[in-house]
Amino acid sequence: AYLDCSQGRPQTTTLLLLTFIAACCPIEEVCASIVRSHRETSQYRVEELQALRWKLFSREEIHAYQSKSMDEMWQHCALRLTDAVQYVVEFAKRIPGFRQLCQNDQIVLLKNGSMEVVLVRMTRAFNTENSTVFFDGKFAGTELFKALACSDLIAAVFDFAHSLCALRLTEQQVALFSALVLINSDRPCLEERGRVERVKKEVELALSHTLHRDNQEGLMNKLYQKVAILKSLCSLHIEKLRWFRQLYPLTVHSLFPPLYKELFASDTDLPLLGIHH
Ligand SMILES: O=S(=O)(c1ccc(F)cc1)C1(c2ccc(OCc3ccccc3)cc2)CCCC1
Repeated sequence: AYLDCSQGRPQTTTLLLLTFIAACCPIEEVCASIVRSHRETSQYRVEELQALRWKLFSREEIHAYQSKSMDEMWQHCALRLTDAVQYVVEFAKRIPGFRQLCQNDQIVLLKNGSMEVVLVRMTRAFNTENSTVFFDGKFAGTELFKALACSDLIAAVFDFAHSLCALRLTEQQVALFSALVLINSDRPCLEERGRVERVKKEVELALSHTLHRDNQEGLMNKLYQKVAILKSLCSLHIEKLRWFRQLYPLTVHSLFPPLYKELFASDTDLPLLGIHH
């Protein structure tokens, strides 16, 4: 009788259907598995980063980084970024529903979202009191990155870190926000947008469920505003990379990590992402 809509009682049917769907994969389950995946793939634990937050580079060490050639420092950061991206790939593969997406879409989501998740995760390694970020084992200020000759990108990365830290997200909120950033059904060239949309809805529900439980529903739209800033940051990164590549084509071609090149520097396929079934 419940399923019979002829009596015009859609609200009961909808409620029943929603309950049925929830019963398949209770939202707490989705939350728990994303938070667990985040913890297992976060490269550094928050406790470790907290313990190191006042371990700063000496003037001599900063000078050594500043004296590196531009291509050497770019290569160094590209290496660090590629390390971080590999953990994000592992995180993605453990998000419920991600592995069930077609391979093309998994690659599209990682190509467009991995840098964004790296930047979200970076805020865990950021000390807002002295504007330093965890880099090569200690905490560094913007001046350390001078040799990159892209102070606008660095400043934008630091500003973003400050603005996301200001939201004082819990680890669970960082985990769920990272999953939401990754599972973005608006990415270009998705083949099965509808399926990505369904996975995204699950993640959105998990995040809003957690924010409701934390009594912080207001955070949701603030987080969506951060998504817009992430998008512009990543475009700036790609723009700077194109500029750098014109100056040092050989460095990018033969000295940058292959995964970095495939994710950020070309439209080739991504066999290295290791998401083959
Ligand atoms: O520690 S980092 O090397 C770092 C670099 C610049 C910065 F301002 C703050 C941190 C790292 C990172 C690497 C490359 C990034 O953008 C792309 C980029 C920027 C500049 C040069 C090359 C690539 C952003 C972040 C943070 C997370 C993983 C590594």
